[in-house]
Amino acid sequence: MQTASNNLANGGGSLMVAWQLKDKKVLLVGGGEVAYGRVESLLGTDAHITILCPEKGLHPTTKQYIENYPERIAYFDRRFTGPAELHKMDLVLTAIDNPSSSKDIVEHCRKAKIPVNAADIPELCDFYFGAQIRDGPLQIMISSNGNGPRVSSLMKQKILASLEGYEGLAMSKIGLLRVRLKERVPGVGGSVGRKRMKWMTRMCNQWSLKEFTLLDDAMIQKLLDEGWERDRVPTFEEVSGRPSTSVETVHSESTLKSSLSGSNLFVPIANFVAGAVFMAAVFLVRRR
Ligand SMILES: C[C@@]1(CC(=O)O)c2cc3[nH]c(cc4nc(cc5[nH]c(cc(n2)[C@H]1CCC(=O)O)[C@@](C)(CC(=O)O)[C@@H]5CCC(=O)O)C(CC(=O)O)=C4CCC(=O)O)c(CCC(=O)O)c3CC(=O)O
Ligand SMILES: NC(=O)C1=CN([C@@H]2O[C@H](COP(=O)(O)OP(=O)(O)OC[C@H]3O[C@@H](n4cnc5c(N)ncnc54)[C@H](O)[C@@H]3O)[C@@H](O)[C@H]2O)C=CC1
Repeated sequence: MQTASNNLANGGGSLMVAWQLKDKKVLLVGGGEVAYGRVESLLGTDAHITILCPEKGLHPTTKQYIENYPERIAYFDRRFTGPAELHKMDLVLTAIDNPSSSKDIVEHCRKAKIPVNAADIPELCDFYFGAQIRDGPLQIMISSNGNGPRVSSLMKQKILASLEGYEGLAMSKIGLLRVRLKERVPGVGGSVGRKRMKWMTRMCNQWSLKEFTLLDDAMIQKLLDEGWERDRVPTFEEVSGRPSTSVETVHSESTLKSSLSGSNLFVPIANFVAGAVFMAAVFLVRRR
């Protein structure tokens, strides 16, 4: 297997980034099967979404999203009418069953210097979508860089099956700790920045993700007072007052509670179960 470092010079890859869409306007042209996946991807961001599509072509789930999130989605029951539709747009996605219209829209975007994805014309895309896994702040995208989208989808199931379901929660707690640390020791870069990064790196190396899931305000306070201030990393036991072996039990209780209350852990767990069922079905079909 080639590693990222030994195939770098070959080029041919794409830039993998987590595109920030807060306060950005995204135009989606089309409302069918593919577009409905795009709407879901966009709802996971903070983008303002505009959809252009004749009502009879709307996927029923997209219709529901339009009804349920009027503050997030502006919907217009019409086809793309021309370059004026691109006014103030930061990003454009086309998912329509008409390659020549799709090509026209891409050309208008090029003129207006707006990045564009055309679901049916990979050669004209500025970027591709990929198969996605989201669990709170944890975002994983699998891309075959245009070679085999179905394989990306299948790889997603494999990766889902390897996740435990609490990684996203752990990441959001780590995010909270970083925010509190920056509040205590503000400033960008320089020696303060270096010291913060070193301490956070040690924290993440020494605590398990499961331990992080149990981090609360009192523990953060203690970590900063007794860890950061003394340039050391206290253990989970020291900060929480309970043995690390209790993490397993406490965690599974909290997972159950979260999924019952419909928190963001429900989706990865449901995905995990769906993935397992799917893989079992694939396995059975292949055995025939
Ligand atoms: C280049 C790209 C542009 C883009 O869409 O950004 C693109 C292009 C095209 N896809 C086509 C077909 C299929 N696409 C899927 C599925 C997905 N396609 C996705 C992405 C991408 N598709 C980008 C590259 C991503 C990568 O390389 O990894 C996924 C990962 C993400 C998403 O779309 O959100 C999503 C799975 C999501 C999930 O399961 O999580 C399936 C399978 C299925 O539906 O199960 C099929 C049928 C089987 C097959 O062809 O493999 C065709 C028509 C080809 C034809 O006419 O023959 C074109 C156009 C062309 O290639 O000409
Ligand atoms: N990138 C990907 O993942 C995939 C891409 N495709 C390609 O994507 C394209 C769309 O596929 P589907 O969504 O399955 O088609 P679909 O037939 O479900 O939806 C097409 C939609 O486009 C709308 N539409 C057509 N012209 C329009 C215009 N000028 N302005 C606004 N809306 C318009 C229709 O009303 C309809 O809602 C196809 O060309 C297909 O080959 C197909 C499968 C996967």
